[in-house]
Amino acid sequence: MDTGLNRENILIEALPYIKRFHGSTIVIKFGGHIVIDEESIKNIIKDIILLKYVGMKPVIVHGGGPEITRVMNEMGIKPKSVDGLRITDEKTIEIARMVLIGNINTKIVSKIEKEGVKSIGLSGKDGKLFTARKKGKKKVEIEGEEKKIDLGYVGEIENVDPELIEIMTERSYIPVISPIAIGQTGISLNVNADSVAGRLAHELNARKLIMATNVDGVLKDPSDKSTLISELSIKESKSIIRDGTVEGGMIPKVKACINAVNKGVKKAHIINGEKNHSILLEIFTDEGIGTMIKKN
Ligand SMILES: Nc1ncnc2c1ncn2[C@@H]1O[C@H](COP(=O)(O)OP(=O)(O)O)[C@@H](O)[C@H]1O
Ligand SMILES: CC(=O)N[C@@H](CCC(=O)OP(=O)(O)O)C(=O)O
Repeated sequence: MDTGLNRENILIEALPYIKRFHGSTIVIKFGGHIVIDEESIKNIIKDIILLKYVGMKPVIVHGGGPEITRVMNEMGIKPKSVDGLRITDEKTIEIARMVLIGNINTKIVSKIEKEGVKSIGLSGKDGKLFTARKKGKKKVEIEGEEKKIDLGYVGEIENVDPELIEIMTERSYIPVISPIAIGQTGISLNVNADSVAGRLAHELNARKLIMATNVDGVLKDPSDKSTLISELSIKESKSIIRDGTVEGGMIPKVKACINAVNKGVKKAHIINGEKNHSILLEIFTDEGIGTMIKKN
């Protein structure tokens, strides 16, 4: 148990970070496993509200991959993905919209509001927050043969207009953003939530990007928890994608961190959002947790 002195030390250790980050925008991405776990989401929202009260401007981007997959299975549609990106046909984009905007987003917003803080739910389609173009075909190797696969209604962010978010954070709202973008003809496009978080962090000149997921960070060996890599440069991050150390959903996450840091976000972190108060530990303690990605 903490003695009184330990508690004092914790507060004193937090002070320089509170000063440093006062007024800063912090983009936090909730992974799809976190958003369906009541306990994790409750804890993480408490942390974010504390950030707000000490003067930071948190912006939330959420995923929802596992829930989209569950609904697809229920409807008899076989989920498929390439390098962490879901192949999205006409029915799937409807499911993605329903799950992400209709369900997950509204739930997060109402949980924040319940804590007495103003929040607003947005997607790329609101105020043209972010537009996207259809992603080109992806090269994949199937049984030794290279094939090109059309991902369907999957978008790649083209343009971001951060004004709406800036107005909202100035007025003390916590914006909660779904990764559905608007395409050229007004169609909806499914964008990976990590890419949305990375791009918004850059466009909002965020001080930090935090990816809250269901593992402790990037692992050298994904089956062994003790192999956490606590720090990565951009060069090292690129090399662990190339050599296959990271797979599946971790690929867009590391890529989004690389892009954000390349564009001026000082630090990006991949942390375990299932652990109690992981965001506070990351921001307010000297050691931090998870994997930190920075320029050099
Ligand atoms: N090297 C790695 N280190 C950690 N996790 C990895 C690695 N390679 C692949 N993964 C997988 O990536 C997953 C996280 O991505 P994803 O499931 O998309 O999370 P989220 O829903 O939070 O975005 C982990 O649960 C793990 O299975
Ligand atoms: C194109 C694409 O893959 N879109 C994602 C959007 C949700 C997401 O990114 O959720 P996670 O954070 O749980 O991964 C999907 O359909 O699953």
